[in-house]
Amino acid sequence: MAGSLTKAEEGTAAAVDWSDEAVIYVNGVRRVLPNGLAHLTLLQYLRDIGLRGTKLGCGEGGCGACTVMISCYDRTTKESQHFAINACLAPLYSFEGMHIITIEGVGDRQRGLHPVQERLAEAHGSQCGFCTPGFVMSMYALLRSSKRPPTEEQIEDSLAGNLCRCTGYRPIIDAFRVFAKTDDSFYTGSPSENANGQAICPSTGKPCSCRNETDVGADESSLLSSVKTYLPCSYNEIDGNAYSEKELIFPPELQLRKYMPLKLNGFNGVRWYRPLKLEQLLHLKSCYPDAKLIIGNSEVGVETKFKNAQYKVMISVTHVPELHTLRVEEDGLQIGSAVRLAQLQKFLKEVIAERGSHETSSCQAILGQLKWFAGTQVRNVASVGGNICTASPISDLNPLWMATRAKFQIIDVNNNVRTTVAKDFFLGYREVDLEADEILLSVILPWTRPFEYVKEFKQAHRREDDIALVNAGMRVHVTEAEGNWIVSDVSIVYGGVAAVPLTAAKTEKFLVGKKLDNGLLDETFNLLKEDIPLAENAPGGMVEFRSSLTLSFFFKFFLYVTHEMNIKGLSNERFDAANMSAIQSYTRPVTVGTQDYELVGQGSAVGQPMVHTSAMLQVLSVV
Ligand SMILES: NC(=O)C1=CN([C@@H]2O[C@H](COP(=O)(O)OP(=O)(O)OC[C@H]3O[C@@H](n4cnc5c(N)ncnc54)[C@H](O)[C@@H]3O)[C@@H](O)[C@H]2O)C=CC1
Ligand SMILES: O=c1[nH]c(=O)c2[nH]c(=O)[nH]c2[nH]1
Repeated sequence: MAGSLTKAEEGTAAAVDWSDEAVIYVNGVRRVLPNGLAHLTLLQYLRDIGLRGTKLGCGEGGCGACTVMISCYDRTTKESQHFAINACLAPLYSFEGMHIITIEGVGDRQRGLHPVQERLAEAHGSQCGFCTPGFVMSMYALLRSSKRPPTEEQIEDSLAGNLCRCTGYRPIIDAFRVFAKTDDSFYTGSPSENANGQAICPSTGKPCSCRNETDVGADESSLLSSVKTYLPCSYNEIDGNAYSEKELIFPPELQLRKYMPLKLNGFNGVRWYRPLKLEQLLHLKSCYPDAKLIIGNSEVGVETKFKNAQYKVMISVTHVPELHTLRVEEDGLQIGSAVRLAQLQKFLKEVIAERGSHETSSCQAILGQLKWFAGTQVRNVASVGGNICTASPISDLNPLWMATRAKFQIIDVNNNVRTTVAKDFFLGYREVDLEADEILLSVILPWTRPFEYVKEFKQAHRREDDIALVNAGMRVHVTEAEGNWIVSDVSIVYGGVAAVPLTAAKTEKFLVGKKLDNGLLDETFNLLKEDIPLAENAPGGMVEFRSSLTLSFFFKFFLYVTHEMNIKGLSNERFDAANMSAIQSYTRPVTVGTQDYELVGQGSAVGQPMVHTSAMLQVLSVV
């Protein structure tokens, strides 16, 4: 039972020498974390030590006001890695051995503004200033983690987890667009000019005066003049280990620091463990069957903060190598349960680039779905296993694991491994096929076969950083029989429509053995309505709309598959051209917005695009 074991008992089988020495660096300053803080989030700690630039907004990882940058050292590649996270959900001890950079570490009154801060202020990208440090930190983390200048699309993606409720996104995105290296002039101090000698704005590409010193009040211009001493641009300096003169470096002590298994305490008897080996983890799980495994804490943090959940024993599995497998195997991919979603995205991109496209249809669907999964800060911490084991009815990935014939490997405290198909894993509302003495070890994602097609679907109130109203994963395999290409195997799984992801079993059965043609559609829609019933009072409401989504997702899938088959000459099904836009993946063009100012040369400030007095303070987050 939790709490009843002695140190000796915990250590016996795994012979663990648990340490309680936790060291982090915050903005270049070494800090030894006292024992007893296991109940604290990183945000609470930062604010307690006086770093109040990082804000508490929603408290559930949804708004980005608490964004900070974490740096850790990868001993394999010998490079430091940087990523933005939400400090509001991050358990403090998770970052032992890492460097945390907050808004105060990016720029300050002594060193001046960082170019990211400078741009935001100059481009009128702050109004009340509350979300501002979060935007700065997301952009800063992107630049620090990019070896090449990011694209405009990457910049916008990196901001998807940051909400602004008063300034408006147009000036914020305009401010940061220059980091996409569309125009060097901003950094070289010599603005480009058009044929008439008018200065061209680097963000809008139109004549303007945004670089005129006269736009900036006297106080601000002195602050800005210190900015000009920065080297041209931080991204030029970035290669993972090299930084510009004024950037905080990764602390050499942490490069050399040996990770220790940790055992720390918190308020009210909370215990926090960080095992370094699978055997240590399994032993802890045998001592404490009710212990919560923690990776990103993006679900557990919400449960403890907003749902009064209390977990006495927490086991952080971020440092257990066996749970971090990312391997290409003969039959498919092996993905460790503690792999973070951002890592999975990167890995899938590499696999898709290297393998034949017919093998990676599932990989492409999962990658496509991850684009719309929460925001960057969440994907940087949330894990594959955390999402599976939470078994949220709106999980974006669980319908896809089911549809792609993925298997889950489960290990018990005696080291026995069993494998179950994803389709059988979800038993009820947030209930999965895991005993108290078991944990999820990894996911096995099979390659797709020739003529096997997989597609992902998600509809939410808005595209980015939102939970699904309905989502789905669909897969079909067609094979040739007597000159016809018929469905030999099909999976249609919907999320957001019931307590667990729902398989459209009757529809699947109906489709097997059929040739995919228009004539099937009416009957398929009727069966889908039976398979996926949404009662009038179904949780989540909007039942008519959600019901119609289940049909329209299938229609899109049908169009997609038959179109692919047409290209390969396997089908000659014809469709109304007006419907074909439905098979194009949604790609949002980069945001373009302009604001024209009439420059009135009457010596008056009225009508001029002046930087407001608080802008410099807001981008430093000292207000
Ligand atoms: N707060 C937010 O804005 C968002 C939260 N989420 C949620 O966050 C989760 C993402 O994962 P994390 O943050 O890493 O989860 P987490 O660290 O909060 O853990 C989630 C649950 O999964 C269990 N778990 C994790 N790995 C396990 C394993 N290997 N074996 C058995 N149980 C395991 C944990 O004990 C816990 O019950 C998703 O479930 C999703 O529902 C997703 C998107 C946004
Ligand atoms: O699978 C998920 N996708 C999300 O985009 C999301 N957002 C959230 O809060 N939980 C989840 N779960």
